[in-house]
Amino acid sequence: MKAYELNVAGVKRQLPIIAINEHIKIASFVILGDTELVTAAAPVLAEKLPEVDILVTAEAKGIPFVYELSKVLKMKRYVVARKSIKSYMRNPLTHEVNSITTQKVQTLYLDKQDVELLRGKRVALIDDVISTGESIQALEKLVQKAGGNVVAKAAILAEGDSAMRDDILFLEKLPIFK
Ligand SMILES: O=P(O)(O)OC[C@H]1O[C@H](OP(=O)(O)OP(=O)(O)O)[C@H](O)[C@@H]1O
Ligand SMILES: Nc1ncnc2[nH]cnc12
Repeated sequence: MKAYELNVAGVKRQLPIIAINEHIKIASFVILGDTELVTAAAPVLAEKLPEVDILVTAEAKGIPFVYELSKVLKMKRYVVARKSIKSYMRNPLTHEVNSITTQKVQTLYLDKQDVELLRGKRVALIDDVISTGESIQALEKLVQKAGGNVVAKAAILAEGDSAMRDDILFLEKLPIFK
């Protein structure tokens, strides 16, 4: 299997190159379980962030990174938007999302308790990778519905054309393959 060598925050990884449709291949970047990479990347991205009150991510792959980043920033809480509704959620806010790796439209859900944590706050949206930008945009809409003020959008990697955006913070670029 072909691989792409990623160097980020002093950590090297061989990412398998995977076809996601007839035209596009991506270098699969999965930080779930990768304590070394998450621990190395969090303090470097923390340095780039402006002053914020709270961090928000969407499940799933953003979760370990936002956890580590919140520890580096000495924040007691962070917020996770879920991709399915759970019986323990009360009056969730919703917004639809469609990422590069997802075959169908999904919905993001924010529990009412989390909505209250975001109202009137300076929010940084955090993800492992930004590609089409659909996921981070959906998260922004959801946070705005909750009354939060998005002051930063950040990820470990910017994939494809997103690396040319000047409204996101990231550590390294990730190419898309034909
Ligand atoms: O900019 P985009 O094109 O939206 O792609 C980026 C999103 O895709 C991945 O999540 P994915 O949808 O694969 O879900 P997962 O984290 O639940 O695996 C990644 O974690 C980002 O959230
Ligand atoms: N390169 C990548 N690997 C895993 N998930 C992704 N989501 C968007 N780009 C991705």
